Amino acid sequence: MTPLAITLGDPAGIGPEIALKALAGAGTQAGVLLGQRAAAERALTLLPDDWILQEVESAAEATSAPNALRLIDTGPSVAAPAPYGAIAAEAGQAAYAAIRRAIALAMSGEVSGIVTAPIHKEALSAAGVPFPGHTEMLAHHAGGVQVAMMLANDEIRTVLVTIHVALRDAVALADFDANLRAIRLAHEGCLAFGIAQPRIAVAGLNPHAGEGGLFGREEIEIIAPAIAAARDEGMEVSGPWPGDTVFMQARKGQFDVVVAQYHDQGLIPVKYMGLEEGVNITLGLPFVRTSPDHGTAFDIAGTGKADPRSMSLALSQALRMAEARCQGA
Ligand SMILES: NC(=O)c1ccc[n+]([C@@H]2O[C@H](COP(=O)([O-])OP(=O)(O)OC[C@H]3O[C@@H](n4cnc5c(N)ncnc54)[C@H](O)[C@@H]3O)[C@@H](O)[C@H]2O)c1
Ligand SMILES: N[C@H](C(=O)O)[C@H](O)COP(=O)(O)O
Repeated sequence: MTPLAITLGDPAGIGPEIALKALAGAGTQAGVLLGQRAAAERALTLLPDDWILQEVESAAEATSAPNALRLIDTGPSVAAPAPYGAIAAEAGQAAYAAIRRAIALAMSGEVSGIVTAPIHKEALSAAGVPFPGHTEMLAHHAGGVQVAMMLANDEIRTVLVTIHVALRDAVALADFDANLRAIRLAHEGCLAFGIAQPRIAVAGLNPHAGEGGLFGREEIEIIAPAIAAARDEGMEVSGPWPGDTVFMQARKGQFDVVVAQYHDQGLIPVKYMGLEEGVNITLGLPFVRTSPDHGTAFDIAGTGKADPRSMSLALSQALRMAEARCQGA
């Protein structure tokens, strides 16, 4: 079995802890950890059972013992990792180094996909990394492909038209092309989940989807034409639906996926239903990538209280998607 690459995320957050916990829970063959050795060693002390780290040079190297978690040390080499709970450029640098290595391994087929523990965007920025989050850096390093962020739990899925931008910029960026792109990627994403004819709902931007133009014209001038274009391509798309009720309809089973115009419109419904139940999936990449639906949780980092369930779901989702890709290839 080709393992997954599991990046440790920001060493100052809960990423290393949940990465180790999730791999221990899934079985050591499922993946290989990528990150700073000192951060992994510190996280190991938070695990309840008797796990050890086994440093390996490549993902193909076998585990040496049933309780060994494989680690590729992606540096930088330090005497002690960045302190828990604080933004640090060195932590952003370590997080980025692991992700870069994971992308290289995924592109060369040495790993079957990537599962990423959370990074802190301000630490990443302090390290001089020119991307706001994983999604944008993965798209860039995978060759400038068009991607979309999907968050999913057992009851709803959402795909974002715009991601990590200021809300006032999102309004301008949620144009015809961005809407059509998100609809297409939502359609492909659902097909990959085994939904034969995905029912896609597109949320409006304005209150009550613009109320016939009374509260804004984006629905009439931008979103409806993008929906019409997607329908012409054969997709089953409806909307624009009011953003405040469309997720309720999706949860009742009326839609397979909701295309949301901006970050919080799409992510609040998923996260509100429980951080431990959601998974973040990047659509459009040439390899599988999943992540938990929560962040670095600096407030509890180092306490051993981090809940690994979303990370574990991300891991099992990635295993399923990698297997499906393998069978489809
Ligand atoms: N996948 C990712 O890389 C990812 C995802 C979301 C946010 N982030 C980043 O994380 C940083 C912090 O974000 P935030 O504070 O808005 O959200 P957060 O998700 O880190 O924390 C929100 C609240 O949820 C709690 N929480 C989160 N995950 C938990 C877990 N596994 N177990 C127990 N409690 C948990 C935290 O303690 C906190 O109270 C930001 O830089 C953000 O951009 C990264
Ligand atoms: N927007 C995501 C969320 O709130 O869950 C998160 O910031 C992670 O994004 P990346 O996967 O692009 O790092």
